[in-house]
Amino acid sequence: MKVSLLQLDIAFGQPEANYATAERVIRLAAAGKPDCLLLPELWTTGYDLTRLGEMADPEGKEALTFIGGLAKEYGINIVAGSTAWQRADGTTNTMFAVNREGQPVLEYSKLHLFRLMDEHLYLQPGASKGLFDLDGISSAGVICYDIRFPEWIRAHMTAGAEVLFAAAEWPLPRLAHWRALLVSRAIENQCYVVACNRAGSDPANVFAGHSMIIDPWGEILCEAGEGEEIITGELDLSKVREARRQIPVFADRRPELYT
Ligand SMILES: NC(=O)CCC(=O)C(=O)O
Repeated sequence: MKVSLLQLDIAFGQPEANYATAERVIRLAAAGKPDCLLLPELWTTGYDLTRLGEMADPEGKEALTFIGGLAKEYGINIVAGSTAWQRADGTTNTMFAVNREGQPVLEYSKLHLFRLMDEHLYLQPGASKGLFDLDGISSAGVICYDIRFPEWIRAHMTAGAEVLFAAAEWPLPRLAHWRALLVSRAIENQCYVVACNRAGSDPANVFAGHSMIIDPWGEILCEAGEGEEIITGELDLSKVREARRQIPVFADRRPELYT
C-alpha cells in the first residue's frame, strides 16, 4: 500500500480557505497514484476552539461529501484526518475515512481530550474504537493526544489492526515526544504507524510537522520537515506478520496480571 501524508498548514478558523487548500493538495497528491491519503487533525478549522461550535459541520456531512467526492473521482482511499462535527450533545473532534468508492468506512471521535490546549472545555470525547478496513488491511485510527495512551492503541491491535493512522496538531516544543511515542507505538505493537501532523502556527502554538511513516521494527521510512509537505511511503504488510512471528509479543502477553 502506497500512502501519501498531506502535512498542511491550516488557516485559523477559516474553513473555506482550508477546503480550497485541501482540494488543491489532494489533487496534487492523487496525481502520484497513491492507494491512500492521510490528512492532519482539525484541518478545516484549526484549534479555533472558541468558535468551533459555530463552525462545526453537522454530523460531518460537508466534509464527508467533499472527501467522498474526491476519493471516488481518483479511486483512492482517504483517511481524512479529523474535523469538528456538530452533534446533538455538542462538538466532537472526529476522524473519518472513505474507501475508493467514496463510501465512509471509519468514524472515530478523539477519546482523550487534551487539557493543555483547552479541548475539555469545548469538545465532547468519543467512546468507541477506531477500527476499520482499508483494501482488506485491518487498520486503526487515533487522534493526536490519543497516542499517549498505549493501552488504548493496544486494544485496537489485539483486535487485529496492522496499521495505525494518527492525525495530529502536535506543537513544536514536544517534537521529541511525538517522535518517541510514535516509534514506541510501532515497536510495541509491531505495526506500521502512519502519522500526519500539521505545519505552520496559530495564535497559541507553533506546530512541529515531522509527519512520518514507521515500520513494525521501529524504523522511520520517511519523515517530513517542519513546513508544508507531501511525503509518500510504501507499507509492506508481510513485515508486520514477520515481526509478530519472530518476536511473538501478542502470544506472550499476560493480560490477566495487568490490572
Ligand atoms: N492536539 C493534541 O492533542 C496535542 C497533543 C500534544 O501536544 C501532546 O503533547 O500530547
